[in-house]
Amino acid sequence: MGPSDGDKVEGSSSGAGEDLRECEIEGKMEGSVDQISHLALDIGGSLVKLVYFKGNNNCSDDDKKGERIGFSNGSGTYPILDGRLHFAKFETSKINECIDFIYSRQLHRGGCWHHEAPVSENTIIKATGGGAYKFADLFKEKLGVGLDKEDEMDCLVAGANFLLKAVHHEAFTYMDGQKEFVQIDHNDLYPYLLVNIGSGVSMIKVDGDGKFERVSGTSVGGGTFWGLGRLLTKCKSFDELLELSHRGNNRVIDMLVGEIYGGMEYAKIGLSSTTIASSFGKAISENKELEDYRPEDVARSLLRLISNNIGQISYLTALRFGLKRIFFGGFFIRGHAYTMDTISVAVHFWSKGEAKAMFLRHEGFLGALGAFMSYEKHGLDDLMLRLERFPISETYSGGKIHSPLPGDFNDHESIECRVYAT
Ligand SMILES: Nc1ncnc2c1ncn2[C@@H]1O[C@H](COP(=O)(O)OP(=O)(O)OP(=O)(O)O)[C@@H](O)[C@H]1O
Ligand SMILES: CC(C)(CO)[C@@H](O)C(=O)NCCC(=O)O
Repeated sequence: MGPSDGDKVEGSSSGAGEDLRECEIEGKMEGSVDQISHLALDIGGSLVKLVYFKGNNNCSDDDKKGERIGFSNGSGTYPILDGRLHFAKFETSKINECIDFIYSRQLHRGGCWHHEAPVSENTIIKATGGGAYKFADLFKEKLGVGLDKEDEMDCLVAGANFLLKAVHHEAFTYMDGQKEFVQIDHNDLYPYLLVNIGSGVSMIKVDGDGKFERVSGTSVGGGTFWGLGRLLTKCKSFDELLELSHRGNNRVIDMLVGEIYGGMEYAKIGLSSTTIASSFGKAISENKELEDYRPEDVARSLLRLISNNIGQISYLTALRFGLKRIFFGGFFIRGHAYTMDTISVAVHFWSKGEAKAMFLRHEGFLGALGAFMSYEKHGLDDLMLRLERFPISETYSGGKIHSPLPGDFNDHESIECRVYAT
């Protein structure tokens, strides 16, 4: 049983049709930039996420004299580099494309082609996710850099906390096709439940900066949707599967309460006639083969099943720890209306309106952002990188979020902010 199978929600999947997502945040960076490639990676089971800093006039001689300006933090004056944070992603199965991308832009050496010296032996890239272990040798071999491993959960939490505190209009609710941005009160952010829906799902109770516990998880996640969906529909890409689900009708395959109860609801236990009684349940009672179902409907039922299940487990986990706010991240969501709506309805239904599902616009980059920020923690020589933690749009001169607000997250979004080292 589960929440009511309400009317279809229409909406677009942001970024559908594109494998590589690139977007950027404006910023400033200061300190010694010689040894560190200002690039961080989150190499997951399905996708590799990149966050990298690029100076506005990277590499030019002028850059060294003009672009960097003095900044004093009390213990010395450091140069500042204006620039932007860029975001990109690749499929993990195509890790070589990611390495080529890094090489072609020389991201492992700060974006400079004309450095005469070879990549230093000591050059490292901050990396998190399982791939930081799995692909360490490959990065050494192909780029000559080491991967400095950061804990995946640490990075997810650091990335989420940063986004929630520093990026205006980062979190939003989504219900009945309505997107509403949530005003985050910095003094009242914790505790919350972070649900990261990647290939698998991690549920983390967050109590503060660096204070958290991974309290639950489920293997039924984004990888399940994409993997099962690919087998069942023969889709060639994740975006195609999302597109299909957008056009489908899950009632063709899901068994509803009303279909078991002769059109009636089961009011005594709170089930309407349109509640899904059994996901994919109709497929057993009809004399049909997979080919007899439209791939659109299969994709829709599958998306519904996975999203409902995650919504329900999230609610139960939140209930267990008395948490009212649940933030959902991870690339499974992809700003997809139906996914978010299903998760929201599930949380609303099970909590009887007590708990709230919220989504993050930079959903898939939490880990990579956290890894990027960890340069601060492990400052090499005199460089420590830090992202300012204040509402960017209010502090940076002319600061505005360059995104199609209040629409969906866009592949080429740019958010102004300031990045610097102390
Ligand atoms: N272009 C894409 N290709 C493949 N999967 C995609 C794509 N876009 C979104 N997804 C979805 O996002 C999921 C991966 O999300 P994410 O990158 O957050 O996790 P991950 O880091 O790869 O996984 P994990 O953390 O479990 O190792 C996929 O399983 C799939 O459901
Ligand atoms: C194994 C990780 C943490 C890798 O990102 C993720 O895929 C996950 O949380 N999987 C769910 C595992 C479980 O708790 O059942």
